[in-house]
Amino acid sequence: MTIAVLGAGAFGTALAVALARNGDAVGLWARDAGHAAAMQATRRNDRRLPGAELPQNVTVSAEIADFLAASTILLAVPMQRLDAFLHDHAGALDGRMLVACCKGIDLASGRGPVAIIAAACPKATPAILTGPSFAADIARGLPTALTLACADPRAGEALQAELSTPVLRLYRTEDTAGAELGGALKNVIAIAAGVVSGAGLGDSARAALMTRGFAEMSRLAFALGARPETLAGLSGFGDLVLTCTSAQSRNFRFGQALGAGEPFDTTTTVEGAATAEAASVVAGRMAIDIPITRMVAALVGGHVSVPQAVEALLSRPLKKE
Ligand SMILES: NC(=O)C1=CN([C@@H]2O[C@H](COP(=O)(O)OP(=O)(O)OC[C@H]3O[C@@H](n4cnc5c(N)ncnc54)[C@H](O)[C@@H]3O)[C@@H](O)[C@H]2O)C=CC1
Ligand SMILES: O=C(CO)COP(=O)(O)O
Repeated sequence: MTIAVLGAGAFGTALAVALARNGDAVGLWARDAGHAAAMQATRRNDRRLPGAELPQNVTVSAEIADFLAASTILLAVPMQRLDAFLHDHAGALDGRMLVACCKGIDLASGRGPVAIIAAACPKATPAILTGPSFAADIARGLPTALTLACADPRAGEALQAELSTPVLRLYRTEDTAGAELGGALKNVIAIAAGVVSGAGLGDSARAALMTRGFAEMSRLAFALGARPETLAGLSGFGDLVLTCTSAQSRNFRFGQALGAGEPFDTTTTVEGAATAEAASVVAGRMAIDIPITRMVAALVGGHVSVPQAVEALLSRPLKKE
């Protein structure tokens, strides 16, 4: 086995399917033994990615030890679970090529996935795979382009070659901060875009929100060392556009429910919710103004109502663009 995907959610499963179609022997780890057994038997992941067939060269298991021979390991667990997951399995994972496939900022530490990996597994080579891509699209084999960020240029080139397929195009950068911050912060703006949609504020308001959202994403990311071209690329602007304009996005749909005052399934992964709060804390420490993100955090925390949030954003002092 050359590639192991740890985490059998929608994204991990879709990546396993895409890489297996490319001819690689792929291992897919699920934390729940029953779920792993069901996937191995049905050759589908009905729980997280219904409709996608697992190619025969995908091996599913709940035993992490089954995947230790893999040369590349993709980490597709939710952001707020990544730190604990790595600490639980550091013995098996340290020293390996570890590619984060999650988007967000860890609430407890204020760190992104690459720094979380570096702290938990200091001998590993960390990288991140991020960008505009719905799991269902990847699993269907639709054309997709992503950013692969790795500070080590040779490792980055090797990963780009290994993880690209004819329909999954990876663009490479050494700017891990830019790639992970773009992916993390766009989910927060997508929640806000969903609120605009759910509250019936119109497409013009959404365009304004996305543009000002991109401005504050950039402000925070640059202060944390990101490069402008990364923010303007697939992992930043590209994913912002996708997530703010598609009802396939869970962050967008969560925002729509908030905006419309409707309930939302609490078991759904909505990375932007915790990241809004984490980003607000990080930005607050650095005295960086990210008003939309702070308002999303306040809305998610139940500290303001939608009309109050809209009023607060619209009554900010007029300033230069
Ligand atoms: N679904 C999508 O279209 C895309 C998702 N992503 C990112 O992928 C990451 C994972 O999201 P999805 O796969 O969509 O989530 P999901 O909700 O489909 O699945 C989450 C998976 O994580 C597992 N999990 C939960 N807690 C865990 C723990 N403590 N240890 C190990 N595994 C645990 C669950 O069992 C489940 O299989 C997120 O950061 C998301 O932003 C990125 C691009 C596309
Ligand atoms: O990150 C994604 C698309 O690039 C998936 O978005 P959601 O997590 O909002 O569904």
